[in-house]
Amino acid sequence: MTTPAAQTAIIGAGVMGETLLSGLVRSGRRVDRLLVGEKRPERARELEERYGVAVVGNREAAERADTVAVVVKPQDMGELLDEIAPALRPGKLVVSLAAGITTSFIESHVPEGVAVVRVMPNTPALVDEGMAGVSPGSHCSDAQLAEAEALMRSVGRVVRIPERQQDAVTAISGSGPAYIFFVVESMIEAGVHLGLPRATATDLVIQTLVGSGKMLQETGTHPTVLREQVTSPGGTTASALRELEVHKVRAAFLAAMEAARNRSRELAEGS
Ligand SMILES: NC(=O)C1=CN([C@@H]2O[C@H](COP(=O)(O)OP(=O)(O)OC[C@H]3O[C@@H](n4cnc5c(N)ncnc54)[C@H](OP(=O)(O)O)[C@@H]3O)[C@@H](O)[C@H]2O)C=CC1
Ligand SMILES: O=C(O)[C@@H]1CCC=N1
Repeated sequence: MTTPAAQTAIIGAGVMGETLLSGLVRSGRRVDRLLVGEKRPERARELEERYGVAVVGNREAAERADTVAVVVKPQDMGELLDEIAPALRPGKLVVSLAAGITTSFIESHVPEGVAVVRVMPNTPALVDEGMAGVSPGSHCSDAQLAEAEALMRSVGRVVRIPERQQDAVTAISGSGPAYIFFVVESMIEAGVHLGLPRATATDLVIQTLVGSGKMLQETGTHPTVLREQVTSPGGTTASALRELEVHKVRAAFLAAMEAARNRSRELAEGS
């Protein structure tokens, strides 16, 4: 009996590549329909053992798959595309998860007729709560765009966005989990300063985050209203919020996300 041809390849199985791979396996994709391209042999062995997936050379992965997800660092993308281009025949689909890299850059490195979709995912995909912004390249069919969306939907939500918004999406939801974890770290440290045991502070902060997230999602109430509901007149929250304003936390978030957006643009230039 012959093994059915693999349909989806993931090239670059670092943090984000493995996150996608694990989600596809969890969502029930057959492992004999998945291939991984990863250059470090010890990493390849680890992935083979963990998922039972075949790890092959990049060129072979691109040759055998209909959909090729490229999940290397933006700086490695040009070299990778040049390596796999000879295996990419018209009709195949390349899905890039790299920050900054434009569909026109990818199209200029692959044969004509290869479809390209640019995606900005995020790491909550690891628990099927990802958020991915998806933009088609210049000659991507509806079916190919739907295939890229299905790939990302296996690990969370998907929104279709014009490609000009990709750098902003990268700054908000791509990098976003890091800002949230930074806030969580800061609140835990504050709890410890206030005399709480670290484990208690950690429990309090995480459940507060989860509860607040659920309120936002389930009530659909605007965050300003939810914040006002917590802020009793002359109370503790008002005192805390005044300090956040004095320390320009709102302005810091704006500056931080502008910096992330600008860095995404720079990555497109190859720096
Ligand atoms: N981490 C995140 O939260 C997010 C990441 N992304 C994007 O995902 C991409 C990967 O990021 P991330 O997973 O964090 O980075 P990692 O460094 O963890 O992963 C990149 C992986 O690609 C491998 N690699 C590099 N060159 C090749 C090659 N030629 N062939 C096969 N494998 C190769 C690397 O191996 P080695 O280490 O040996 O070089 C590494 O395992 C980036 O483009 C990033 O912008 C997008 C959204 C969120
Ligand atoms: O930090 C980065 O460049 C990647 C892209 C978005 C999240 N991580």
